[in-house]
Amino acid sequence: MEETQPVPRVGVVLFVLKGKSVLLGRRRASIGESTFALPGGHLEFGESFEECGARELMEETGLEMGKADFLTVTNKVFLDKSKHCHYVIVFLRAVLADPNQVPQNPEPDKCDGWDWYDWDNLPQPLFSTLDEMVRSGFNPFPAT
Ligand SMILES: CC(C)CCOP(=O)(O)OP(=O)(O)O
Ligand SMILES: [Mg+2]
Ligand SMILES: [Mg+2]
Ligand SMILES: [Mg+2]
Repeated sequence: MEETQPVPRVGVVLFVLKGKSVLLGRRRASIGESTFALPGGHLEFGESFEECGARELMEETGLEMGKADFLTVTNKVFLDKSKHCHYVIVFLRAVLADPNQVPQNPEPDKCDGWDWYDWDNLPQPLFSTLDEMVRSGFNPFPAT
């Protein structure tokens, strides 16, 4: 029987920045298990990128997203698990509605917890797509 190829899916992830730090959490999910990743997830039917980002941020961290703007997009096939998958990932830069809000971890089955990490001293290992962006010199911070 012909193996059916998985359908490409869309993810929306957020660079939530605080000074020179970025919000990262260590994943427990199937893709990128145990790597440090940005908050975000699957685009759901009818959502804008911003609506998806705000929903996923709230679901995953309890944080309320404020203004967000588009940064970049990647297109990647993940072969690191027996379950191959293909994602178009949209990267937004977002600020918090309340910069003093503290991230929670309402999905402990998917993430070890969230913290702020200095962009110049990121934890390892990073989620593969983020790692490739960092190595290529990508800068998520607004031009000063
Ligand atoms: C980032 C990319 C793999 C898209 C899927 O992200 P995710 O596994 O965090 O998805 P959910 O947050 O929607 O469960
Ligand atoms: Mg999610
Ligand atoms: Mg997610
Ligand atoms: Mg989701």
